[in-house]
Amino acid sequence: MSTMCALHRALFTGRTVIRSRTCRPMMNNMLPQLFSCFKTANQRNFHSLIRMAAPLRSTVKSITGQSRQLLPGIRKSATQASTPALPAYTQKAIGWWLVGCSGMVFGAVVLGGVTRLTESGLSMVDWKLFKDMKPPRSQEEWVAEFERYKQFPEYIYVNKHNEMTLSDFKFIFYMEYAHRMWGRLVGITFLLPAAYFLKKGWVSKALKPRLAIYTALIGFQGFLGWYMVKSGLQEQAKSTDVPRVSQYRLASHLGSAFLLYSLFLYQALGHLLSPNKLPDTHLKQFVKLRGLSHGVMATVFITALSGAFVAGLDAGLVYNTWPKMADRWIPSDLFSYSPTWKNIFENPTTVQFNHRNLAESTVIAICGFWWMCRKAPLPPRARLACNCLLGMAFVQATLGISTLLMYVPTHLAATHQSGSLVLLSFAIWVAHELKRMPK
Ligand code: HEM
Repeated sequence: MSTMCALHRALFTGRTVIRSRTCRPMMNNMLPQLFSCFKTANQRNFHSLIRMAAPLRSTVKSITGQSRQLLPGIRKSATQASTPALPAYTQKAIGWWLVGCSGMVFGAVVLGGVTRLTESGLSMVDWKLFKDMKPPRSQEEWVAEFERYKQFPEYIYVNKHNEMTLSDFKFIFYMEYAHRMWGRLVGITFLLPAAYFLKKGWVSKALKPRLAIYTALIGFQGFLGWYMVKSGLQEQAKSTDVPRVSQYRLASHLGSAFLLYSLFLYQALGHLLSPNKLPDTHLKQFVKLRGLSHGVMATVFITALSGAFVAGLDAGLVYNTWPKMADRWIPSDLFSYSPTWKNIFENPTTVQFNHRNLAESTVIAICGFWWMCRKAPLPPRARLACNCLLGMAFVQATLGISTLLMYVPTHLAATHQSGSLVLLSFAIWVAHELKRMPK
């Protein structure tokens, strides 16, 4: 038995050990005392060691209160215990900051959706990190900006015929401007506190490389946004086509935002939620549920990506009936494009068909998962997360069907888009609650 292990046993008798983040710093502070305790007890007499460590144990209990959780099994290694301790409040601060970052990404997704739905996304015809930050201010500047917009396909093929006025242009410009500025704000909300926390030494060793990944993802997100807009500013294959951004790029932009959101949220929950107290007796069942919760998370993510293709191709307008597509379960033009694989990403009928079927399968999978969870002795918080997931799956499907039946009105489509993030959040929460299950 390693020295650390013996010390742990001394402090927390039997098979129970305190593993929460709150306790670790205190454990480390008390190590010198524990070592002397250990020496006095002369290693062989383990029971007297336990006796001597008892006062320390009650100190830990009184400091941490009842909030920390007890987990079965001693899993903490000597190396883990010897890493420098971070006070609990620093981890809470980091947790809330990450919640804030995920909230900002959520806001960016909603704003991006509304920008697309109001057909405002192609109003700013270039991209400069700093110059973009000031909108036109004088009448001359607005006129010049409008003249520049008039050179691009969206005006030439659509808005010219709609007799767009300068004030119409100002509306779509401000929508896109707000989305771009929000994107910059996400960067600032992440980077400034990150620099502060790093300087203060509050960031754990494990979190440091993740912060680097988040930074890269935020930058990549901005790049993808511009790359997507660029595709809508080019001439379309046929001059009669309505100018729109590439559905591939839209799906990448949305997918990368969803990924960033998920990473922030998962990490935040890790910092804020204390581990669950779980029964030791249903080990296999919990491991299985944990695996399934990841499956549910992935299914929701893939369904959302398929939704981005529907949005990118305006495929929500091709068949506006449910459950059948027109009067058929399988529409006749499902594979009308050649080669066949193109239908999956480019044929609006197939894209809508896939999204419907993926969404319905996701709802069924969530129902099955919920049923399995119902039979397991889950702690109350994990059960609440499961119930929320199930409820939201039905809300989201209802929103999707209503969006379809009502020919994609902006408010419903935007709510459906936000709903997908809420559903994903519940899936992440469930997976997080099950994370603490013993393997
Ligand atoms: C698990 C359930 C579902 C999820 C996670 C989901 C997710 C999404 C996402 C992320 C979008 C893209 C929104 C955008 O970028 O603006 C979308 C679009 C869409 N979804 Fe769903 N969806 C689900 C269920 C459904 C169902 C059941 C239907 C209808 C049968 C449906 C119909 C649509 C339509 C018509 C659009 C296009 C809206 C637009 O053009 O903005 N969805 N969905």
